[in-house]
Amino acid sequence: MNNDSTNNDLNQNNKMTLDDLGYNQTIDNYRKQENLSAFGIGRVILEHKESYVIKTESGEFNGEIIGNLRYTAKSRLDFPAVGDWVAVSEYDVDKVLIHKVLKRSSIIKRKAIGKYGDQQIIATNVDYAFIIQAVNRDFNLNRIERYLTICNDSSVKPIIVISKIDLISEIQTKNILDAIENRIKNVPVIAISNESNLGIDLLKQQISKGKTYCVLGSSGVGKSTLINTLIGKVYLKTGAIGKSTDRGKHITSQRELIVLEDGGIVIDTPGMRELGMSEMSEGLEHTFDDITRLATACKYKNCSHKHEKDCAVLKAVEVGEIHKAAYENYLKLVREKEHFESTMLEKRRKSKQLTKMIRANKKNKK
Ligand SMILES: Nc1nc2c(ncn2[C@@H]2O[C@H](COP(=O)(O)OP(=O)(O)OP(=O)(O)O)[C@@H](O)[C@H]2O)c(=O)[nH]1
Ligand SMILES: [Zn+2]
Repeated sequence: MNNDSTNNDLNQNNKMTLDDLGYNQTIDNYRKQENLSAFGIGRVILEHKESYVIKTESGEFNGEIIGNLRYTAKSRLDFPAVGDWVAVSEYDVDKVLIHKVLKRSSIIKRKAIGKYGDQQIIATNVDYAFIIQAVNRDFNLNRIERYLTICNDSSVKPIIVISKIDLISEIQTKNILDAIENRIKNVPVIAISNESNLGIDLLKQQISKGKTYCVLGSSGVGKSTLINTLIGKVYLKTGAIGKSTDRGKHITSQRELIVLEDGGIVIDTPGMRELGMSEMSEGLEHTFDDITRLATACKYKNCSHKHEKDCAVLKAVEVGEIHKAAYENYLKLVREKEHFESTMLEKRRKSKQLTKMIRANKKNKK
């Protein structure tokens, strides 16, 4: 949607303080440490194919990264992402140059799709993630553990949200909540419906001013609808950015980072079909902390927990102390992580070889 009333609302919302955007002491310290006080500062609220929308105290701007930032970037991870704080200078009425991405307090990432050994950022500087699954079709405990691993790897605090409970009976909802509780400990779970508003107040209570919340989940689980429910009006709509060809003026109604009236900051993400593991040792250790704890009692330090004698994990699975399904999911995620790490190493090795070859070539020519 891109009608006039939406745009007016947006423009009225343009003026904000840095605190409204989630600025805090940690960011301020990073800014000083990196000697960036002379620059302006803003937060990336939208990213689309290397074009950015930056929100600063004076409004919203199209952001363009300076050449130096582009050339010194070692990988995709060094480019700005939604949630980032960036050092900027004003360049035009509605344009800023991005000089530097400030150190991130957290990075939610996954394995890049279709690229070997690459990672992709979902959002940065996130405090909490709502992991959303709908009760119909989408509900899957293994996938919840996958999302948890991704959150735990970046010390983003997860909150599991079961959506569309208007589609099932109360008893069915209870069964789902029981199944989660039975397998996943120490993570808050909220059941909601955007349709009947069930659970929405409970969810709102989890949101505090100045904190950043990322909404994660497969396509169609109701992420954008939930954000609209939280805002209380239709705000988010799908549709490409940059509809207008007038480059200076294409700030559109689609945005990914939204500041709620009550002060929470929400980041919407596109629905994710693939959620591949990258380097995520910490995330796995944390998500499967039962296994991690038991593993210290295995006979071998490098126990794979698959066939070893005196494996404490295997024993726990046998006696039902650890869920077989959780154990199997754990092994699968570890396999994925290891595969990612080996492709990453391979990629680095190849690029080193290439550099050597080029150098040798230059020498020969001389
Ligand atoms: N019955 C029911 N339908 C809902 C609920 N919330 C959302 N929907 C519907 O589910 C569909 C998908 O909702 P979206 O909010 O677009 O889902 P999304 O997760 O943002 O999807 P992507 O943008 O593709 O990632 C829409 O047709 C919504 O109307 C709910 O609580 N109950
Ligand atoms: Zn073991």
